Amino acid sequence: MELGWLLWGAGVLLLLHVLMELSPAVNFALRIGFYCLLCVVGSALAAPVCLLVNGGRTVKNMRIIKTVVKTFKYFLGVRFEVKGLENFEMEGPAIIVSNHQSILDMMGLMEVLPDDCVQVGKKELMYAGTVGLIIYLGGVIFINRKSTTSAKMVMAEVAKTMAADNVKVWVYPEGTRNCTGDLLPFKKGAFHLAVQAQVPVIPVVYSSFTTFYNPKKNLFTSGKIKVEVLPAIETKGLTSGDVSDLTDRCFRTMRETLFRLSGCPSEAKDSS
Ligand SMILES: CCCCC/C=C\C/C=C\CCCCCCCC(=O)SCCNC(=O)CCNC(=O)[C@H](O)C(C)(C)COP(=O)(O)OP(=O)(O)OC[C@H]1O[C@@H](n2cnc3c(N)ncnc32)[C@H](O)[C@@H]1OP(=O)(O)O
Ligand SMILES: CCCCCCCC/C=C\CCCCCCCC(=O)OC[C@@H](O)COP(=O)(O)O
Repeated sequence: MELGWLLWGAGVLLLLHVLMELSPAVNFALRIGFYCLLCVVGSALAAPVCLLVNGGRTVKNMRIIKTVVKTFKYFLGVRFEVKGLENFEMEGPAIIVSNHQSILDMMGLMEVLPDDCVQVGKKELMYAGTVGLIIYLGGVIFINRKSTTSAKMVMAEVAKTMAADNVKVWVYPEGTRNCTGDLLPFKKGAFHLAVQAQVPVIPVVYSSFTTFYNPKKNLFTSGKIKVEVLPAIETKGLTSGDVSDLTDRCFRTMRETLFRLSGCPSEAKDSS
């Protein structure tokens, strides 16, 4: 009986392997499905640990979440090469901004996440089952992207409290996922927040995933992601009138870094 089950299991695995080899769509679906499964199961395991160790919703849970998510890269064959981590070695609050390519970014986020750092996320993530629960427990700041007024109010509240709470806030200024190898124009929320709280902005750039991950082409293989934490940009003395310039400056610096890390020919910059 047990041998029968073993043979069935081996047969199913062999079939999946053959299908993955033959069909890029099956390969993509299985690999991304496996990542989602890791997220769901990892969250289900981490949530009780967070509750037992830290008692509820707190940024301290991010350490536990980080420990779990940092193992995912070994299952998926994703490698990271990180530079500039010393730029996080500053005391006190800051706004961290980074490019956002995919749900796979959670691995890159946790690879470098400093202590006491929460992310700004769309409120819909709260309802993503166990993943939503773990995101809630990690203290993520939820915003309604469809209502600028409501998102601005949430961010104004964060600006008032982040210094006292001594937290860093991680924002994806593109406001959505974008896996084109370039950046979308930046939304201004992160930069208003930095100016209102008078805290530095630290840009973090991840190289383009397009050589190993591209949902449009059903491409998902193993691959290397280069990450660079850039020097902080001070905002002391800046006012709301400076937000557009600050946004542009970060955008230009991050775009240049993205192309450099991705080994993009210079024509790519000019043609977009
Ligand atoms: C253990 C296993 C675990 C398994 C799971 C693994 C890990 C999970 C655990 C934890 C990690 C969680 C990570 C969650 C990541 C979530 C990622 C996302 O959800 S990205 C999407 C959500 N984020 C954002 O949208 C942030 C970026 N957006 C903005 O900042 C926007 O500006 C906005 C505040 C949302 C407003 O949107 P809008 O489209 O209206 O933007 P504009 O920039 O065009 O602004 C319009 C207008 O308003 C002015 N403005 C904007 N913000 C402010 C402000 N705060 N104060 C004052 N004024 C503001 C802006 O200047 C514009 O005016 P003007 O044109 O005159 O300049
Ligand atoms: C009972 C409900 C069950 C729902 C189950 C959902 C299961 C989801 C399982 C795995 C998903 C892993 C997601 C990891 C977290 C990803 C965070 C993220 O990257 O969100 C995307 C968001 O930044 C921008 O969204 P859009 O690009 O604008 O869209």
